[in-house]
Amino acid sequence: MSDLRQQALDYHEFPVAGKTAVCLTKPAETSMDLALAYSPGVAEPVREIAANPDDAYRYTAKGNTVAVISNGTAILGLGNLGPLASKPVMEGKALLFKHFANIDATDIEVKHRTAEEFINTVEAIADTFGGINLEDIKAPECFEIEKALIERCNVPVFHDDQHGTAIVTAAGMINALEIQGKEIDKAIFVCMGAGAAAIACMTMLVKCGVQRENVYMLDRKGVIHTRREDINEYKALFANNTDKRTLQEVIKGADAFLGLSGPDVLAAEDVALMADKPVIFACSNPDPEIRPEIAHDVRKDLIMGTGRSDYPNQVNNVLCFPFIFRGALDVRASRINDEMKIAAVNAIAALAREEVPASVLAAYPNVSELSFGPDYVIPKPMDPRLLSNVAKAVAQAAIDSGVAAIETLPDNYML
Ligand SMILES: NC(=O)C1=CN([C@@H]2O[C@H](COP(=O)(O)OP(=O)(O)OC[C@H]3O[C@@H](n4cnc5c(N)ncnc54)[C@H](OP(=O)(O)O)[C@@H]3O)[C@@H](O)[C@H]2O)C=CC1
Ligand SMILES: CC(=O)C(=O)O
Ligand SMILES: [Mg+2]
Repeated sequence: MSDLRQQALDYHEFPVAGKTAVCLTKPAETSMDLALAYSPGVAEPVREIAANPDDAYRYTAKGNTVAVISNGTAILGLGNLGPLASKPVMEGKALLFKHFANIDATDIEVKHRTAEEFINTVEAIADTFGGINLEDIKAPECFEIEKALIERCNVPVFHDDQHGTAIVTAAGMINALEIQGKEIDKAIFVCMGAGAAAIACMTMLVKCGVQRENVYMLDRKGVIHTRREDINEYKALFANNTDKRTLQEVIKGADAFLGLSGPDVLAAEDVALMADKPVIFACSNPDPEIRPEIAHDVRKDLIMGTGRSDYPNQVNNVLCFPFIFRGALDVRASRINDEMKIAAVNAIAALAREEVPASVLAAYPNVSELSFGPDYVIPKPMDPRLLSNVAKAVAQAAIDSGVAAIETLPDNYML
């Protein structure tokens, strides 16, 4: 562990500090290059954009950029450590945007007092970018912030911890339940956590067929039930009319456990109480709600996923955000709507059922085989087909649902 700690610190420090830099897409070698790039030539696109703001997509990088914006109030599962401490994660998201979807992402960490101040700050800079990816903003403020920004901004605004996580979780859960022989509308769910990711994941799973009365959601005070008076309006959506109050009471006979809370909150004894052939997605980062080796020790019939790269079944929003933004940017979608989100769920779930190319296996030297089954319910982040399949499905859904400014798929989607 300490070895990984030092390796991670060295990775971030050397050979240059941080993980991203700006690169140029036009020559800047000669005086003529400078006359075009800067004064006097730059005045020409300025005039065009002033006359027609849409020309920003033609003459600037706007259309291929995303701002990754955080206030550091829910950094992974590490908590509220402030905006500056969130910078490595936001740079990390920018790295993933670039590597997986060739999107130029800029990390922005915002210090603010009120939610309104944060909203105003983001609204004021939103037109600079092709899209806004909100990241690691805690509940319940994240809901109010995202809603206001969707209303006020002209570009897609997407809170990744809500919707990216929900899309990937739903895709993996649909596949895992099927492998376990469970019907989604009959499965009993325990969701540990009642914040940004948990509320969005369970909302998406309800759209996919889970029955609301079959969901037991817990926060730090235990089961969220209809007689609790200390819950906000978002938790209230999942208040269960039940006499059960503790994790041990609700986990007994549960088919699926979804962890979006914090480390080590699920014990081996709890796992032993679950129904036959259970599914556990312990998605808290970096440390899951239970370690896979502990869970597998008590249940041989288990399908297990985590948010991490170093175990099978990585249930992590990296499988979604680069590709949903690629699709949205390519057809210049004004928003990321439910149709686009459902298209992403289906594309990710379907990809896990396809044969895995050798190039993907080669990226995982410790894995000898990958085929649809308990250890492979969801595609690997390194799978290049995520880009083509998910972005295309999302772009098509944007066109079909009437939110795309460009109504034909780009040529490269037709290959
Ligand atoms: N794998 C993935 O792709 C993703 C994983 N996550 C993980 O999900 C977790 C939550 O993130 P997010 O929703 O953004 O954060 P929020 O701050 O919005 O929500 C955190 C929630 O977890 C609950 N919680 C925290 N600790 C415990 C505990 N010990 N027992 C019970 N409940 C607890 C909180 O309870 P209360 O309401 O009582 O404070 C709150 O409801 C993080 O660990 C994060 O890493 C998030 C996004 C993506
Ligand atoms: C993966 C991620 O976004 C998180 O853990 O917050
Ligand atoms: Mg996050």
